[in-house]
Amino acid sequence: MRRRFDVSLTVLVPIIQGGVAALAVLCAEYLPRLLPAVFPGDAPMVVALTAGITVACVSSVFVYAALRPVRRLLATATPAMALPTVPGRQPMGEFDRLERVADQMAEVLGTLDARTLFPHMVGESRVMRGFFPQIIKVAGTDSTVLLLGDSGTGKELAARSIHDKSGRSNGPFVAVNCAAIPAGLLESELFGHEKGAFTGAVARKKGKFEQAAGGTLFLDEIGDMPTETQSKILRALEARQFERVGGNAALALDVRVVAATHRDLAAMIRQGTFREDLFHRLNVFPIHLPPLRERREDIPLLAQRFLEVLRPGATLSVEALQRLLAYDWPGNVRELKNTLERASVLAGEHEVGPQHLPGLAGAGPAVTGDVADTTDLDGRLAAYERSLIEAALARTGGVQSRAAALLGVKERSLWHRVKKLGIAPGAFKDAE
Ligand SMILES: Nc1ncnc2c1ncn2[C@@H]1O[C@H](COP(=O)(O)OP(=O)(O)OP(=O)(O)O)[C@@H](O)[C@H]1O
Repeated sequence: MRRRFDVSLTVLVPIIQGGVAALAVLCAEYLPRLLPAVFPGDAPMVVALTAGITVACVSSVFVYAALRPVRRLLATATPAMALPTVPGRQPMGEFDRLERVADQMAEVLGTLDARTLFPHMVGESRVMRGFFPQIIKVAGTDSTVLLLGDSGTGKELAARSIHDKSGRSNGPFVAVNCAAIPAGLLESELFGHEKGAFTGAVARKKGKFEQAAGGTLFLDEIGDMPTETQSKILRALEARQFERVGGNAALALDVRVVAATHRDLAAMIRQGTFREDLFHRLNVFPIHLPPLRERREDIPLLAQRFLEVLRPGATLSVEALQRLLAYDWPGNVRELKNTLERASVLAGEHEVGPQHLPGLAGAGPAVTGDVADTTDLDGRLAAYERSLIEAALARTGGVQSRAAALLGVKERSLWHRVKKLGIAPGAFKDAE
């Protein structure tokens, strides 16, 4: 079994310094004997001793000074970052703590980065923290992206974010909802048509592929595209050229395609309603956007953002937030946005309360997150407790003393409950 020893930085560093000095002495002692031709007499001993001891002293002072900010960081970060302690194990050593703090700082910086890079996309849940780096990575390339996820999860917003961060951001972003255009018109919408190509084609018209030249073409609801159009899209993507309907001239295809669907394309391929070759052509870089019920931690942030846009300074009551957290959001972020718009109108100048969320009246208390399937009383009570605490923390931007006051409990009691339930108050920092 591997044993671990926790050594303080202030102990370890002087030991290393001492080692360096001792090595200098040894070298000074033995080098003239080992290499008398190179180091005759005692002169090198004095030189090496002096050099070794000087280096050790100077670097001791330097390391001590350099470590001061590290130790200060550890001292402040340890309670603020709620570093976990495992019962029965000895407390973490400084190296462990430093490693944890560095990890958490990287996480926080990643979140800040996402906030700066994607100001319109809200999300700090674990799932969203995994999602932003994917967008950053793929945005810089010209690869085709396939966005998968239920309706209202933010696929179009993600497509726009990819475009904004791409080398094509100065070009146009053109979105086509393939489900909203009648099958007979879709081809001419996408590829354009020549004058007289069909009855009603009174003039030449540019299609979306041409309109998006130099930019990004967002093909939304790609699963709703008729199979004949699928073949034409595939051909255009493979050949990197296309023709207008009724035309012969080949036009160069200069778009980056981002496609999206809420449908199960694999099942559609099995049923023969979606072309497998097109699927592989689009599925170069798939990104999944999970439903809102799987990232409930984002609800307070999203709610606050939407309210802020609707009525700056508007606030949500703890009970209202708790109801938002308990609801399952089949319509995802879009439904949340619409719900808050209605609530904000109903609330007028007042705080948004549960009475302004009539559609959510049936949302049971806090059967949320990983305890959603719990049927026993303790599990249900824990879930209820969690959602109330999360709602209060979201209200106070993660400040536990104020959340405790809101909940009518002592700060210490809240602190214990937060620990017991594994809630991270830091995640609510910007929710206020
Ligand atoms: N992470 C987010 N942050 C802020 N707003 C969001 C977020 N995700 C979605 N929205 C908002 O929710 C609404 C629906 O998003 P969007 O249209 O991108 O979803 P979608 O998945 O493309 O939906 P559909 O499949 O029905 O087209 C939009 O108003 C969008 O601005």
